Amino acid sequence: MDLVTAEQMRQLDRMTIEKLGIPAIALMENAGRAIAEEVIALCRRGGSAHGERAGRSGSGGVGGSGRSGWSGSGDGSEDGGSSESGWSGWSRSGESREDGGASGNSGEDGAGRRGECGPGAERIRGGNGGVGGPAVLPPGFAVSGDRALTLDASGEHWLILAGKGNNGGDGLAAARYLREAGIAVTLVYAAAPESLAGEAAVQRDAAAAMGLPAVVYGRDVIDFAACSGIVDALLGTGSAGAPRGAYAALIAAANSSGKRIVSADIPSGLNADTGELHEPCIHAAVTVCLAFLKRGLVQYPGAGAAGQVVVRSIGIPAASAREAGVQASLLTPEVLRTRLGVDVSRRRSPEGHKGTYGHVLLAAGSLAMSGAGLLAARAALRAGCGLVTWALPDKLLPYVIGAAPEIMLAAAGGREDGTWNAGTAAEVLRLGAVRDVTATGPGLGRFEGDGEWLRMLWEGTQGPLVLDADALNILADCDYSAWSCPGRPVILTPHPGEMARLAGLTTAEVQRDRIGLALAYATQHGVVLVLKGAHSVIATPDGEAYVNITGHPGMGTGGAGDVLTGIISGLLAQGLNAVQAAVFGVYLHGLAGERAAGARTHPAGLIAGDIIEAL
Ligand SMILES: NC(=O)C1=CN([C@@H]2O[C@H](COP(=O)(O)OP(=O)(O)OC[C@H]3O[C@@H](n4cnc5c(N)ncnc54)[C@H](O)[C@@H]3O)[C@@H](O)[C@H]2O)[C@@H](O)CC1
Ligand SMILES: Nc1ncnc2c1ncn2[C@@H]1O[C@H](COP(=O)(O)OP(=O)(O)O)[C@@H](O)[C@H]1O
Ligand SMILES: [K+]
Repeated sequence: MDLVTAEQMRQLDRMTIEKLGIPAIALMENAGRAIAEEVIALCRRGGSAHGERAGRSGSGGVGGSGRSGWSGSGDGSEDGGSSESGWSGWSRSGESREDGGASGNSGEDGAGRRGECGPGAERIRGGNGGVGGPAVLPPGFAVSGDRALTLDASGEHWLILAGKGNNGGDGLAAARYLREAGIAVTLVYAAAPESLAGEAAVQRDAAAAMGLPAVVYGRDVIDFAACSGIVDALLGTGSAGAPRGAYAALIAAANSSGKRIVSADIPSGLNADTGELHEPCIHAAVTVCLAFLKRGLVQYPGAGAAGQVVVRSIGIPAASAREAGVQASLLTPEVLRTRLGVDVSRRRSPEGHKGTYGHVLLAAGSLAMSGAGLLAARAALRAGCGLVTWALPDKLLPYVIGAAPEIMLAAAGGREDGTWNAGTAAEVLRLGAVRDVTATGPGLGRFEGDGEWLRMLWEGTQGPLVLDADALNILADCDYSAWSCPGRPVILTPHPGEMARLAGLTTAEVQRDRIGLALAYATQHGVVLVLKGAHSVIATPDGEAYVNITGHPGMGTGGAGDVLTGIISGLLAQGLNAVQAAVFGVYLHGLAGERAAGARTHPAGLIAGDIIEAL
């Protein structure tokens, strides 16, 4: 599923309108209808103001997955609705869902019971079927009802907060469909209705012609207490800076009303590109994202403010994204399979042997941080590689012998106190020369001459090189753009603190636009970059980015990153290329974290070793 910026979205709109000749008002109608369908689906589910969000945060419930609140669109992407194991939270929105499908041909009535009239037919009450009984229709005759747009006994009253741009137009269109579904609506204009232009003005006039009640901010009293829910159609991708004036006041009032909020496209106040929240910003129960997923909806804190995100198609062809130069994707099993060519089943050859699956050399660990090396080495084996050799300071050897009998140990020299020294580089290079992958960093520590040590590895390693933890801190202190590169891939796996040191920024600056920064760094330095943290971003040297949504807040525990280093190295050893290994490694690491968190009485008890055992 493609991830777009606001500018790319504008370009995609233009391409559809100009090249395909689809009028803008048609796209807006589709948007309005999609929003209305999701409001109705929410009413059917009876979600409370924040109940919809419980699955998203994954912070409270045992085993709650960080992505259980995501739905893919009908035709806005190639990959909704996968039944891949570990992807149970993902469902295709619209067409086939029991709670809001556009065709809605399930034959179920409003209470979820299956009707007797067969697919495509609604039960007709009264008539000649007896008191309260279903009508008897002639054979072969069925009356189709629009399940997606009908709601029994609603008693619902929704406020439609409308800005003066196209986002407001979407909300006004949604209002008409909601009214048709039997839901009472009141339009709340943030600006004088006369100031609306273009398609939004067409929608304003249609709503007025239909007799929908309307109030205007600053002129009329707006009764938030009396409504049962709010459609936020104040600001979309045309928003610039923090919401001002009436927009700010309405956002604040909507948030404090405690009512369910469904946002059109993005929560108003969100930076659609970066995921930054302006003050104030809507906190939605559901965000109905139109056409393409906006980058800001998958990056925190924006991902938290959006609630459940549903991507709905509105008539803009999915294939046009690549034409518009979109280079970021949400990571799904389908993307792994089709875009990256990864065998997600990790099939093993019946005649395979340990030599088939590759050999990792890991240079890691020191006396006080030996566990980091052990975790990474064990994770590499659990990721499926054939052999792991752990190179470590001589003095560490007696303490780790037997800790994991499957791992081979290689004493690489080092200091009397069990730390590394510059002289070990030659031995690490020698060991690495006959292995498939070299990984270093976990528990490495800093030492005199470490910059030169790393330069020797960088320039001398022939196979893929994975750098994490202190190897990244060493790198940050070097001008490595001057180092010669033997043409093999390098994977860097920084957490936001390490990324800040690498990029010469503060951690807050790193978190401000994680996708943008990861892309810029990876392309500028010719590396595969894994920017870790909730919704890790993987960026490639040729300018593609993938955002991972597997994982669990329980993974915020010492050593979880060392496990990731091991997994990526283990996949590289098995022959995956650097991008495949980084992307699939992050994905598997997150899935294992979810599984491990779910297996504990409380996910707070998760420790890094549990992630390895869940691989
Ligand atoms: N063909 C299209 O262009 C389509 C656009 N769509 C919708 O249109 C939206 C984008 O529409 P627009 O480009 O008109 O922009 P918006 O509707 O997001 O906002 C623009 C309006 O808000 C005002 N504004 C911007 N920043 C503000 C701030 N910080 N405080 C107060 N007011 C502010 C501007 O003066 C302008 O009036 C999308 O998010 C989507 O909802 C959909 O209808 C689909 C088709
Ligand atoms: N809230 C979260 N949601 C998903 N994954 C998380 C979350 N917090 C941490 N992680 C993952 O756990 C790992 C932590 O890595 P890191 O900070 O390097 O730990 P360490 O240095 O202790 O090994 C990263 O892969 C990160 O993406
Ligand atoms: K909005």
